[in-house]
Amino acid sequence: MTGSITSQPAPKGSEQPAERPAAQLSPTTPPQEAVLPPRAPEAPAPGTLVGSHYDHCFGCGPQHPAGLRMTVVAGEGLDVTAEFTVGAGHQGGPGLAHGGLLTTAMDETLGSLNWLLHAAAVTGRLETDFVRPVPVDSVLHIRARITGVHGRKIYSAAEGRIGGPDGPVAIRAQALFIQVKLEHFTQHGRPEDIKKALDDPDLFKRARAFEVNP
Ligand SMILES: CCCCCCCCCC(=O)SCCNC(=O)CCNC(=O)[C@H](O)C(C)(C)COP(=O)(O)OP(=O)(O)OC[C@H]1O[C@@H](n2cnc3c(N)ncnc32)[C@H](O)[C@@H]1OP(=O)(O)O
Repeated sequence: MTGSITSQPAPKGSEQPAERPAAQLSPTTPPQEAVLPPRAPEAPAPGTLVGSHYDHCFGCGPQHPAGLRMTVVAGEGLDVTAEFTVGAGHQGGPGLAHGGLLTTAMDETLGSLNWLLHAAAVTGRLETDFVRPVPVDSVLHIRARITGVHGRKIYSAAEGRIGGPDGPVAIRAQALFIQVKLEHFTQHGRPEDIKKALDDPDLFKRARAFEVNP
């Protein structure tokens, strides 16, 4: 079979989540009944850093040796800004950023929006439009915002510009994040990493905050 997402149910007793048929997957545009909730009381103050959720995260972790080390700043509402400086190690074509890394930068920024709602969530769907090539040494200026919340689903959108925060758009993205419990990580993550993270009060900062204050 080619070109389709299968809908095989997980075998009985399996701990893997069952696959959904493609037709049952939600789009990244919020439905009419979606709402824009207020910022959570725990949300980082406008203008302050959202902060890394996990020190070893490829997108934002300060301890990752080759990660993007992105920093994200909270906006006034349900929005954030971020910057990603494209280095020589991020090339796809000669002198140009790899599209997958640009997508990672968008995913990381969109994911950080969830902290404005104090919601732990993972990417379910991420759509990207690559509008113009991004040369090495460019700074990608990203603005992202939550566009709606419906049940466990958090909808968001972002754009990345080059040549300055108001320069031309190089990439657009829309995403659907699904809220999850701490067990999402403890059940599915590699055991030694989970143990290390849970043993270190600082390593898995945000998830532990939820464990203590569900
Ligand atoms: C401590 C915080 C850490 C934050 C980390 C941020 C890191 C940066 C962001 C990431 O890269 S996260 C890593 C990449 N993402 C994943 O690994 C997620 C893998 N997928 C899963 O674990 C599950 O499929 C998922 C949790 C997303 C959903 O499984 P569930 O069993 O919880 O939900 P369910 O299947 O019942 O679906 C709930 C709703 O979401 C919708 N949905 C689920 N998966 C979808 C999908 N892939 N696309 C579109 N819609 C989706 C689904 O249609 C349904 O809609 P309805 O409520 O209207 O029926």
